[in-house]
Amino acid sequence: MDATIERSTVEGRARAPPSKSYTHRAILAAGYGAEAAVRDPLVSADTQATRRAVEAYGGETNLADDRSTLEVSGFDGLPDVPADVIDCANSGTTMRLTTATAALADGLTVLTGDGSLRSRPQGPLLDAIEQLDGRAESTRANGQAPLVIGGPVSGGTASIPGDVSSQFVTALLMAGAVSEEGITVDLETELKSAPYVDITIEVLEAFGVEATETEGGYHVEGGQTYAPEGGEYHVPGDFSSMSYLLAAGALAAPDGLVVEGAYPSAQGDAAIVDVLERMGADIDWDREAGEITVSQSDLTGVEVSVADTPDLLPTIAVLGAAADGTTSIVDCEHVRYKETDRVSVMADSLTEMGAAVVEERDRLSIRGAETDLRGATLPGRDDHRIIMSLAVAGLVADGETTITEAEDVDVSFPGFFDTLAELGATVSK
Ligand SMILES: O=C(O)C1=C[C@@H](OP(=O)(O)O)[C@@H](O)[C@H](O)C1
Ligand SMILES: C=C(OP(=O)(O)O)C(=O)O
Repeated sequence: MDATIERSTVEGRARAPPSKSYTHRAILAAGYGAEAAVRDPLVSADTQATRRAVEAYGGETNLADDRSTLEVSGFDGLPDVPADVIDCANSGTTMRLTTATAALADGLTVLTGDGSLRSRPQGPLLDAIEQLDGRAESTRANGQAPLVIGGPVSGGTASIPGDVSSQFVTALLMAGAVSEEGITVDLETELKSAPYVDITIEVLEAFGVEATETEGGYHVEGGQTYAPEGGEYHVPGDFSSMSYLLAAGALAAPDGLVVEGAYPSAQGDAAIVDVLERMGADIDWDREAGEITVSQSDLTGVEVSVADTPDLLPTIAVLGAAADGTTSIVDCEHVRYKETDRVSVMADSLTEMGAAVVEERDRLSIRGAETDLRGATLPGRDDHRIIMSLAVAGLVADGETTITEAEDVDVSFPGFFDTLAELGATVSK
């Protein structure tokens, strides 16, 4: 599917979808337990992959007709050996989190995914499982999927680098809670994407499981039981998804735009509000009402670290391309290990639209176009965040912006183009 966006304005109210990160964790936490209802789950390609994995390990899941609740009967701490290969599709979270589940099973599990996922790093997690006396192999011996994992591990201490993916820590903590001895994670380097581990600890707590930060990393006791209070867990709204709507408002909503469902949580990506404020946007977050109001503003370039918030890079790059002066996005090397190398893809795409971009390993500098950005035909590269951020750039570009392979927004924000159109943007697909 191609999506074409014309220069247009937006206005009104929109609700971002439920959080992808919280939904993955809630489905898997319910899987580790006996029985739980996940309320307001994100139903998207990535979270469906986690649902499939829970089923492969012996759980059962049932999505209500109105999609408001996912009922999960879990495998209760003891995953089955899957009857087939687990296809994690495009979802790094699914692959990392359920690789650690595989290490608890008494037998072998094979995990694979699409071409993008099979090119992403898994090596540090495989090493960690080996340190815990499990079997963990990359079939091509290159630290990438397909993976073959064998257990059962009973727990222990594993040491991993912190600058590749925080999902390795999340994976070990979630599995460690139902292991015999518990798991201690020692970090060899400073943790990137740290707020995602805070999200994990928050979800675990809601399921009655305790995991703690230590001086050198994290620790979770074994023998714990996943059971949310009242048997149910509510997923909050997704700030990474909100970032596209807020950016659209700051660039193209002369009469303002309200984003609903924006309640405070552990999500680091709520930092988009602060970034927009620093760039000079007229933005206000009513935390009690869960509403963020933003209007079109003249933006100025700023320096932003995305050490904690890698998924905001495409959004901030687009804002920088439409702002006066230079926006420098720093601490971004780990953003190269996503569905695509997003540092490089955003550099290429925004250059194509007329911005002046300098790409370095750990920094992306964007000088806003002297004149307006120009529309272009850009490959979506099967990367949901690239597609959504470029669609927002299209709102303020001269002429038409066409994004190819745009159906991949299904990974995290299935209704994205409909939402843009409902807000008044001229979108055709
Ligand atoms: O745990 C999670 O839910 C996520 C962690 C982050 O990845 P890394 O920890 O690999 O940076 C983030 O980019 C991803 O979209 C979701
Ligand atoms: C990188 C992402 O997710 P994952 O790691 O789960 O593929 C993302 O959603 O931007």
